[in-house]
Amino acid sequence: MNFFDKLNTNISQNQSLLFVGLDPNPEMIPARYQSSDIIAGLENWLQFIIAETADFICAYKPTLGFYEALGVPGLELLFKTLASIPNHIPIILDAKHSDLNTSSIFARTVFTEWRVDAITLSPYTGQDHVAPFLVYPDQAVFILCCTSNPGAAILQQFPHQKSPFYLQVVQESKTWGTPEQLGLEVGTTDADILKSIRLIAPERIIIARSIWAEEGNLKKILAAGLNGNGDGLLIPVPQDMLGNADLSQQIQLLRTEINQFRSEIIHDASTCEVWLPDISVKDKQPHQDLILQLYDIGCIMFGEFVQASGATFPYYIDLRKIISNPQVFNQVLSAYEEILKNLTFDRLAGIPYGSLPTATGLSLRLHCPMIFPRKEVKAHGTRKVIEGNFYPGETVAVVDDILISGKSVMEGAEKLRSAGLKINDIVVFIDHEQGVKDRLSQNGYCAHSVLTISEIVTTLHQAGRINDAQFLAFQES
Ligand SMILES: O=c1ccn([C@@H]2O[C@H](COP(=O)(O)O)[C@@H](O)[C@H]2O)c(=O)[nH]1
Repeated sequence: MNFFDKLNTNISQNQSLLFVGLDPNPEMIPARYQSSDIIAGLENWLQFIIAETADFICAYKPTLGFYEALGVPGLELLFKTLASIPNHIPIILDAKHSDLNTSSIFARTVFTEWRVDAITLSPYTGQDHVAPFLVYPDQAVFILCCTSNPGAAILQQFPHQKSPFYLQVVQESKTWGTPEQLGLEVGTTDADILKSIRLIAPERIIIARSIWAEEGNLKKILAAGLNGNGDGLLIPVPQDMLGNADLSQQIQLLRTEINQFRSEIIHDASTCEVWLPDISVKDKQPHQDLILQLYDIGCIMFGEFVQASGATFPYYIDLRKIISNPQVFNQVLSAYEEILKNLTFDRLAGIPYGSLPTATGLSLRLHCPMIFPRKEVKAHGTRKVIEGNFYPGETVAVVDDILISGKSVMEGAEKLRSAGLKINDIVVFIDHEQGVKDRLSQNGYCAHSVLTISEIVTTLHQAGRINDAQFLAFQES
């Protein structure tokens, strides 16, 4: 299970957004665990914390620096601590790693040997530093955006409070990884700072830090940092609570307080809208809006992706994810509908597997029966090549997700033709624009697309979702 799913499973199973720092800090060790063997005392304390909290929190966050500071016995303590965390609870290693030279080897060590689920990173060395951590699809990173350290304000607020550097970090790091793989770490007592970050990163998980430095602040912090679904924000258990003998009772009280506020937020949310794209509503452009939303939910990724043909592209489109975002899915269906309403056909066909949900949605919307050609024919049962009922001679409009070479859609369409169906039109969401529409036309198909890949990349670049290097890589491809 990947980090994101593991975290969400724990949030809902334990009904908790709380996480616990597992830090062997000799200065904070409760008197009852102090002993002449400092490591043994710290270990007993950490074991107590895990036993008391595992059912009431969503993640653990050991801070690497505390273990390193204890030398070799400290690292041994780290491994014992990691081993005693129940497998289903995600571990976020708080490393604030920032060294480009060691990023690949460190990523391999922490993710494959130590088997932590996520790590905190400093953004200063940029995307090159973060990329080696993102090649592990089941693990995640949290980018440090701002801290509450007073001395850091001069850097974080630069050049001025209206457009501070920490917001630049948020904007930039959003282009590095999907919301499932890249979250943000925000240390602040100032709800306005958290609010400004949530505004431009509505889809990201935020680890809140330092929120307890000011008393009576919890509601303001929750109001500023929770997303419209009442989650997306991980709250630290206060450090001084971890020394208390009745830790589990205290955590449960805190959890209840947080959950009460969360349910108010969920109750107040009158629509299923998850977030609004950050472009002007005055000049609303549905396609551009949709592109930004697709990017923000991780359907459009940048990096090096090998295609079925063996070619490497600087992007990958995964439209299969839209089914988990009804609001976006609905808009995608509307965009297909705009094209289909001008075409003539008796049935719709989806190309498996990616386009089956879309074709089903369109079939229900347009009140038009649906069929689909099987990808592989079963050796048992009816051994049908085409699922659903149809009459030879009928006209079928084919629906698919993305045209790269056109191979998969043509294979599907040929199966339909072999069964005596007429295929004139193929409607896809994205055209990769390498002359494939012409190739389809030579085979007697008229291809229509909602978006072209260059339209997508240009929109993302203009909206600051991808940087110049990513834009250039696409243009040179
Ligand atoms: O970014 C991508 C690229 C490919 N796919 C999958 O491949 C087919 C289209 O490839 P053809 O070469 O045109 O057969 C598409 O239907 C997807 O299944 C993708 O999802 N994203």
